[in-house]
Amino acid sequence: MASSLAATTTTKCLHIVASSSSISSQKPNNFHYLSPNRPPNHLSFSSSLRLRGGFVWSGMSIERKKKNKEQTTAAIRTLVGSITRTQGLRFAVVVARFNEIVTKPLLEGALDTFRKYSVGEEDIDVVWVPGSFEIGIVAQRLGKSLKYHAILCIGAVVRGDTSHYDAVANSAASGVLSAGINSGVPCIFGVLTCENMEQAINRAGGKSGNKGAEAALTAIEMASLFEHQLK
Ligand SMILES: Nc1c(NC[C@H](O)[C@H](O)[C@H](O)CO)[nH]c(=O)[nH]c1=O
Ligand SMILES: CC(=O)[C@@H](O)COP(=O)(O)O
Repeated sequence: MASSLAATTTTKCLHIVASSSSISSQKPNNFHYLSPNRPPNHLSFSSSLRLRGGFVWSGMSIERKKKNKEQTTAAIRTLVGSITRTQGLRFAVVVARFNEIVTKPLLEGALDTFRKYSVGEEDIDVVWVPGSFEIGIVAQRLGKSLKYHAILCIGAVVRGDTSHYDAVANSAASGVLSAGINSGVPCIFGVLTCENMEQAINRAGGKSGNKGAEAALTAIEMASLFEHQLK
């Protein structure tokens, strides 16, 4: 018996020893297969063994593989949110006023995207907060209200001269993550964290696009996934 194979001594087990040709190659050698009608007496194996003659050892019994080689397998289901099924989906947008020169165009980009994908104006609420640090708690409150299918969070954290940037950026990210997990409503992280103002402006409708618009699309897909696929 190959010592490398973990084996436990129990009263109801089958001692399977099969030659290397009788089991799939990844198992150790020098096993010799006993007929299934010779009840086990002292060893068991934690993993299943494919045996000669179409038998499969599955831990406590040997099943004869079906003669039909085409094993039927259930079709794999794929669930994905739709960005074209927005009828009736409601959104809240939490936007930080700090660095408004950046967050306002981010918000406009998001609202443009909602319009482009036929989200009704009556299905969007915009909530302003002082800074990105305050986004999380407001997102969680909105999520728990169960009035919205997704909460889009928008802010712009730009590094200054001190380490305050790290505190605000990290708190904003963990706040939005916690809000989603605690409320069960998708909370989308559309908060820029930039080394300087140029980087931020480039991502609020400049040469790097509009991250608010991108985050709005994520909000639509997640709202649809939860509403249409995961209910
Ligand atoms: N420096 C930035 C801030 N700072 C303000 C905080 O977000 C928060 O409002 C304050 O600490 C009071 O709790 N906020 C940003 O959104 N972006 C920044 O760059
Ligand atoms: C992200 C911030 O809090 C930062 O803008 C504040 O600037 P400073 O670090 O120079 O006080």
